[in-house]
Amino acid sequence: MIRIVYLLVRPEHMSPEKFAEECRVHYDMSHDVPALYKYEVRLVDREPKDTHVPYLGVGPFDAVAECWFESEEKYQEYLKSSVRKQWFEHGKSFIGKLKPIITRDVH
Ligand SMILES: C[C@]1(CC(=O)O)C=CC(=O)O1
Repeated sequence: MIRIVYLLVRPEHMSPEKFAEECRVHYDMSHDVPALYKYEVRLVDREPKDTHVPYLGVGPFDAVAECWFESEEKYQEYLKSSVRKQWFEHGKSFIGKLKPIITRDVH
């Protein structure tokens, strides 16, 4: 499984409430995106700094999202999809900054 994690920052001009509303819209739209096995988006509730190892001072972030793809072929199908391109256009309307992190399984 290919999983891409995203750190999202809302646009400076957008309220947290509006950002949350757009995240819900984005999640609903994700169900129509071909070859996207699963999509999740979660709002950041808080970012504690009292870590037991040295703290990584990045952010703040407003949401964390993740996409799952069953294979590289499915990921390529997703990238080619016009529905996915429309979905990304909605993303442009409510995501101020984005950091994608492509992950792989430990095992
Ligand atoms: C997968 C994607 C696509 C986009 O930028 O709208 C990236 C982050 C997110 O929440 O959705």
